[in-house]
Amino acid sequence: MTVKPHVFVDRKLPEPVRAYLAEHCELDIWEEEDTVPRDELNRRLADAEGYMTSGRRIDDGLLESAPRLRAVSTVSVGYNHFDVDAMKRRGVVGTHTPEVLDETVADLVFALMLGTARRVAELDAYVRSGNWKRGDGEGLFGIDVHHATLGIIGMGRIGEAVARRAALGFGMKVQYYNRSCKAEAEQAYGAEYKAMDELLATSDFVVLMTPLTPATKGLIGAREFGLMKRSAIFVNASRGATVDEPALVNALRSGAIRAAGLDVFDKEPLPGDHPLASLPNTLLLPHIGSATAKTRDDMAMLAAKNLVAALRGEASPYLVPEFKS
Ligand SMILES: NC(=O)C1=CN([C@@H]2O[C@H](COP(=O)(O)OP(=O)(O)OC[C@H]3O[C@@H](n4cnc5c(N)ncnc54)[C@H](O)[C@@H]3O)[C@@H](O)[C@H]2O)C=CC1
Ligand SMILES: O=C(O)C(=O)CO
Repeated sequence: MTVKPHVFVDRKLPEPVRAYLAEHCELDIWEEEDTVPRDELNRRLADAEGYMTSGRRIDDGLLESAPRLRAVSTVSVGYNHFDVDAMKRRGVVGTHTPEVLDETVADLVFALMLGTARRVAELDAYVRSGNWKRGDGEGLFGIDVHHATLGIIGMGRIGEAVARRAALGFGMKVQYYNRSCKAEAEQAYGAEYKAMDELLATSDFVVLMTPLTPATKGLIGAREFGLMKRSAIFVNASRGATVDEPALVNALRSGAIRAAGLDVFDKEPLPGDHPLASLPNTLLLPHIGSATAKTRDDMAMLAAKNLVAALRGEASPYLVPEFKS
């Protein structure tokens, strides 16, 4: 009889995912709503060979308390919480969940674009407050999304799903900046590659969709906001740290850009007294890009399968790129 690997999961699972893992592993799940405290995590990882998490930082400190660990599966496509070098030094591999969430996150990016352009949250508050007493004067006007120019920084899987909606659904002109040219997106959506400064200066909407890496940390700051049109709307659904947040606050306050739609922040949860929360020209969401019930279930199942495959040493397309030989 083969011994099942011991696996720890740090949040509740949909039943089919729990059943799948229970069939293949000795399963230990943190069932509380609150994040598992660090000392409890250390205790639970002491014997674990596999760990499934949604964003816990995996670094030397954590790995120290998990001497038997062989694989970490994150229920996310972003894996900036992995210290890849530390994991490699200890022979721990990492997996993630690309693809299953692309369309859902692209929908949310569009919600941020439409919501900021047409001031949806602000005007909802206006109606609820009972202040809607006169006609729809120009004080309530927004700007058009359809046929505007969209600049996508980070034309990867999600960026392309945004580009498809923009070009085919909204008749937008799509331009992009990326590490490499995307010939297929150029053909399919008429997307044009631009140098970043040119993209910033000529886009009505700038959408940031890169991973967080040393190269993208603070990618958009005061200089970049200064290059954008004063009428531009900035949308970030990548990671908060890709943007210099104080510079974003200044740009929104000074009118250097029109508005921002944000799903991600440097510090999450965003404190209620953060300057971004006091501005009328921001639309703020609690990092819910992939958060539909179906997509989150699909991500959890994929992460579970990734973990089992990694513990078996199987080659998997869902190993994060740095662990592929
Ligand atoms: N808000 C949310 O809930 C979600 C956020 N995300 C974030 O979105 C990111 C992107 O996801 P995918 O599209 O699946 O990744 P991807 O790897 O398919 O695409 C990222 C693109 O960014 C480009 N890129 C990387 N570094 C760059 C740089 N320095 N300059 C210009 N381009 C650069 C790459 O060439 C690639 O085309 C994730 O890493 C994650 O951080 C992903 C899912 C949900
Ligand atoms: O997948 C990710 O990277 C997220 O941010 C949440 O889905």
